[in-house]
Amino acid sequence: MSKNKETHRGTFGVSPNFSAQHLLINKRLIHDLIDLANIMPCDTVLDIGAGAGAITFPLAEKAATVLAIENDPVYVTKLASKLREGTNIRIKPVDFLRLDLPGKPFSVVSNIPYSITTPILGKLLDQPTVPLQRAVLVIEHGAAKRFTASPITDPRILKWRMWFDIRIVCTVSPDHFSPRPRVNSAVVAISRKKNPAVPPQHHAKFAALAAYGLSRPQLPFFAALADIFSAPQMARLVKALGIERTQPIGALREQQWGTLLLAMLQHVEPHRWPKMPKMAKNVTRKKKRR
Ligand SMILES: C[S@@+](CC[C@H](N)C(=O)[O-])C[C@H]1O[C@@H](n2cnc3c(N)ncnc32)[C@H](O)[C@@H]1O
Repeated sequence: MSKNKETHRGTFGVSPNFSAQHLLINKRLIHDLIDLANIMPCDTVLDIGAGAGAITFPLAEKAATVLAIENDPVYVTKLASKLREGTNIRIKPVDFLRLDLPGKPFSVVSNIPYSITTPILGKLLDQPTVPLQRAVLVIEHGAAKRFTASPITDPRILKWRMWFDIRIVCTVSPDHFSPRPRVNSAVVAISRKKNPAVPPQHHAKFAALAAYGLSRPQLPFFAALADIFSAPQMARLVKALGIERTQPIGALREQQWGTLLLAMLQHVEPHRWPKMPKMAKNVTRKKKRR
């Protein structure tokens, strides 16, 4: 295999275990992933890190078009050699993080490269205006737990979960891959919320509020937001949210965060709205945790 993972290892500082190409070898599991994604004959589906096509080819039997994204030239050649005339598979021989995502609704079914899990999720979920509908992903189990934990104290993950439901479907043993990874994996299902608490066009304002509010998740609610809401506004908010004013702000649920943002947009003068802090901007862009 080519050494393209060296780049990720260098840039992201991940352990070699996460840069290996662990191919799925359990056909039953692959079919379960595709079933879970509920692919329709009109769907465009992305396979991020297509490898030799273990997911790509069965996926192509269900979808209108499959974009097989793979940046290892060896696998690209392998994939291309398997394509038949009239295929609905389009090979994209690029780094997924540099790919222009489709402008029309699409889904994803993938066993992704673990070394860039957070950047991949970020590309798919940071902007709710990206027309992702559903994703079924195999990812490292620890990352899956982090993305689905409650309460949510990471502002970026909170933002993802304002517009998308993320759940762990099952744990996947290392036995289902070749070579075996040293960690457990998980199947994660992501679906766009039908009725998000905040309209997608407010996502930047929400990101700023979440970064501000969660800069110290243990802070009591009233103290964390004292610079935004006046005392009477705070009293009304606490009532509307059904919480104690001393509750840590990090314990709020997605729906409550939605109420909070809408109250701010409606009742607080814009000059008191939090701006995206420079640090948080950098963290959002540069944090390369799995
Ligand atoms: C875990 S393997 C999965 C392969 C295949 N989907 C399977 O399940 O057998 C991840 C694949 O992602 C590819 N990959 C790694 N980084 C990538 C990137 N930035 N963009 C596109 N593909 C990448 C690797 O070359 C590898 O083939």
